[in-house]
Amino acid sequence: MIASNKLLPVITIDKWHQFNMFALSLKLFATCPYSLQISGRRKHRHSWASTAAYACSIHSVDTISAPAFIAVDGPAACGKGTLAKSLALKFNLKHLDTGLLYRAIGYKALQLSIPFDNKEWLVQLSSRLSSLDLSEPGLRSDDVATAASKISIIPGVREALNAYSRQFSSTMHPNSQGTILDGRDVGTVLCPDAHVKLFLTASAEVRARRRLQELVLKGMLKEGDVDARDAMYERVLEDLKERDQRDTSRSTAPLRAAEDAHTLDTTHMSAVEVVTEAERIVMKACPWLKKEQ
Ligand SMILES: Nc1ncnc2c1ncn2[C@@H]1O[C@H](COP(=O)(O)OP(=O)(O)O)[C@@H](O)[C@H]1O
Ligand SMILES: Nc1ccn([C@@H]2O[C@H](COP(=O)(O)OP(=O)(O)O)[C@@H](O)[C@H]2O)c(=O)n1
Repeated sequence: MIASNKLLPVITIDKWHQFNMFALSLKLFATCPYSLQISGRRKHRHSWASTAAYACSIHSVDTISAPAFIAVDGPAACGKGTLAKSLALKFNLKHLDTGLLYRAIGYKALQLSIPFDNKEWLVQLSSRLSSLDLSEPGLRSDDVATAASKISIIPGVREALNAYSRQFSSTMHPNSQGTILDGRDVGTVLCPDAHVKLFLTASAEVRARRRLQELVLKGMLKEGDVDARDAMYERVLEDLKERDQRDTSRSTAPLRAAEDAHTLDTTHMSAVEVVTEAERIVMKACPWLKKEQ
């Protein structure tokens, strides 16, 4: 589980303020929603007056950065990645598509002809995952998605990949206001105390059409070739349904909405409408976040 300070965002201050700040923080708690965390970096003792001035300045001048954590989950092609990337840009959040981690291991398993039931090897591969593995161009194919889904049922693989996600989330990025992860179990397992949990859905038919349109845009399918299009649609739809079934029925971290998630059915929503609604939810839950654009 990734720790996020749900109730009170944290700011870090000097250890030497400890005594003064204890009393002062009681005062601040009454007027501002930020908690104070003590750390040791500076070596000077500060007077009550300077401490109060410092505290007033951080209270009134908007210099507090509060790490927000946003979880986006849902089935294949519901629009998780599109939404997460857009929110990451808007609020300057670090973004990780956790599906890519599973795809990277699925891809390696296919390349190295490792059977999907060889748990030992797959767990080893997972514990050695590096960020370079995530830029492999072949990760987006449907075969790799199916492989990812098959290896994702192995608890040891999930543990190793969760460790990667936690490491990503705890790494500081300059000016970042927090983290957004998208996947299947972010709100339920990886960060059950995320500030905002968004669960996207859409009918399987609409999701299959979205994937088909991607293939047209990539030049892998001709728009006018109706027969090829229909045959591909049926295949994509079948793959999606099969993957949904596997992802929702596995015993470890199955795909499901967290009880406190905001569910958005995107079947009849444009990508812009989804972002607008999600942004409203985020701003309500994390009013301290500043919009970058
Ligand atoms: N609300 C939407 N309406 C129509 N198309 C969408 C919507 N959201 C995303 N898309 C498109 O659907 C495809 C799948 O979206 P993506 O964000 O990759 O889904 P996921 O990350 O859930 O697999 C992409 O081509 C994307 O541009
Ligand atoms: N947090 C996650 C993310 C992905 N996965 C698995 O990885 C597969 C590929 O995930 P993905 O997010 O890249 O798939 P799409 O939604 O992009 O089609 C999923 O079908 C899941 O089986 C998972 O189990 N847990």
